[in-house]
Amino acid sequence: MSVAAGVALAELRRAIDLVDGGALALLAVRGRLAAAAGRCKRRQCRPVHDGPREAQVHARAQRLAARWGLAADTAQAAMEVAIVDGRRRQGLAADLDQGAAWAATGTMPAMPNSTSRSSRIHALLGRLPPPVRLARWLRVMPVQARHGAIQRACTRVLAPSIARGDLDFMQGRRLGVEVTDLGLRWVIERRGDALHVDDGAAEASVRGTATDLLLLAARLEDADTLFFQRRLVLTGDTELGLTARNLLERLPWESVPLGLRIGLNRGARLARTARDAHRARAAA
Ligand SMILES: C=C(O[C@@H]1C=C(C(=O)O)C=C[C@H]1O)C(=O)O
Repeated sequence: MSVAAGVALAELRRAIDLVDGGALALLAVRGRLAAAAGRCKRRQCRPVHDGPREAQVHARAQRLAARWGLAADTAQAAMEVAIVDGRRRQGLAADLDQGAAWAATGTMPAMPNSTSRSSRIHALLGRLPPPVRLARWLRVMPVQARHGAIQRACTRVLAPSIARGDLDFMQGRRLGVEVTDLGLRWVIERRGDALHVDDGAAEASVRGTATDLLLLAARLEDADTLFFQRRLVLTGDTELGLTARNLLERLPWESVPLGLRIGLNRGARLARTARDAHRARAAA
């Protein structure tokens, strides 16, 4: 084997190790979330096993597998492993004996009060790796794939604005986004009626943490607050940056695809809760 091929193989294996580590860490978090879901269902006196929900989990996995070029049976098997772990974390045997252990004891497990439940979820999210620890996994994703995903999302969200002429000021202009805690940056340029994403030089850039950029995108915090508190910083051509910011604020939220709105909203809330939990743990 040539030396170069040997080096490339070693680097690929290191990347695979990173992905494996991330997958196992996420499975561990998923198991804890499933356990918390089980406590919620007991509190509501609902059956712990939820067949329709499991079917929904599998159906979503198949849609994602098709989008990402993952074999359907691989996605099926992976989710079955995750769901079996999810059941086990809720006191269900893998063969779904519906929590016979409770019937044997005649007592339901202690019900957490709402404070202890939210504090459990808070503590759980505090165990999530901070975004800066996710950075190296995100950098494993090929740059072209990352830029392609951003380009498709931006084009889909901003297509109505382009059609209305609201983005004419962006013709041939280059606006950068820098996610400081993930070490990610990209530049969006309007070329004709299309948006192009690359990592070249930008005329103006918006810089902030992943959480604050998500909160802005999800409309959970307003731009004035984020910029006033310098949680988001505009660099370079201020006029271009402010024009782009004002456009985003005027963007009719209902024009954003529902799935993306839900994803942004949930992602931003999860990121904010995890950040608060990390801060609480650091202060303790
Ligand atoms: C996690 C839950 O409990 C169980 C485990 C599931 C899973 O691991 O995805 C889905 C449904 C339930 O059978 C839930 O109800 O959401």
